[in-house]
Amino acid sequence: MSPPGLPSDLREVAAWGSSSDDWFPPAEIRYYTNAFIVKDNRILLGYKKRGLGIHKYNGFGGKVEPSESPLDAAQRELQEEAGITAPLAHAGTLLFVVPGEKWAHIDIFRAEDYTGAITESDEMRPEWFDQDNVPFDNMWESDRHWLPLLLTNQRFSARADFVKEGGQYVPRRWWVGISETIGHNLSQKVTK
Ligand SMILES: CNc1ncnc2c1ncn2[C@@H]1O[C@H](COP(=O)(O)OP(=O)(O)OP(=O)(O)O)[C@@H](O)[C@H]1O
Repeated sequence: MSPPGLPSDLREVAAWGSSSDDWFPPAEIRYYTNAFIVKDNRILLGYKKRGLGIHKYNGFGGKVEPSESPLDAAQRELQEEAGITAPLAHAGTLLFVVPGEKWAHIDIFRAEDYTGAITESDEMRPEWFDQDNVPFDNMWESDRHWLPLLLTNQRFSARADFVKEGGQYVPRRWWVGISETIGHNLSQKVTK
């Protein structure tokens, strides 16, 4: 069964964490984006130089600003952090939950092409990886459970609960499901 916060009509494809360990309780939601370019059997990642997820590889993204849609924000962040534009399509959603923090609702996008010259920014150093050599050991621990779905173009919805210990995020529980019906409301503006 889908965990709280995810659509109920999902089929489980990966789950981890104690079943006696309840999902962390609800909190206010903050919206983020994350965008990946998948081209010629390679994936474009960025090495994060500052902020949340520093020193990890990830897609390009950040907070959705007031009056932006998630797609607007994803396009803006891809341009700001990697210097490119791309025909982004919604790939899935990740709820990142940490007790004592707002829930991060991350809309995840993919594109198979881009325009512009890939450029390093203050925040990210872009780097291509072969699809069968993704640096999962240097990414968020839950990425390895949903990124393969992004690579094979299956829409997913996931939840990952972490705790913050000594300044580090430590995974506690995650769940990943797939659905045909995810993400149909992306042009809606975020109002706060
Ligand atoms: C398990 N947890 C997670 N798994 C995978 N990806 C995660 C994540 N938790 C956050 N992310 C991504 O990390 C970036 C943070 O963005 P972040 O630097 O805070 O935003 P933004 O660029 O707006 O920051 P500034 O305020 O300008 O510094 C953003 O892409 C967001 O999608």
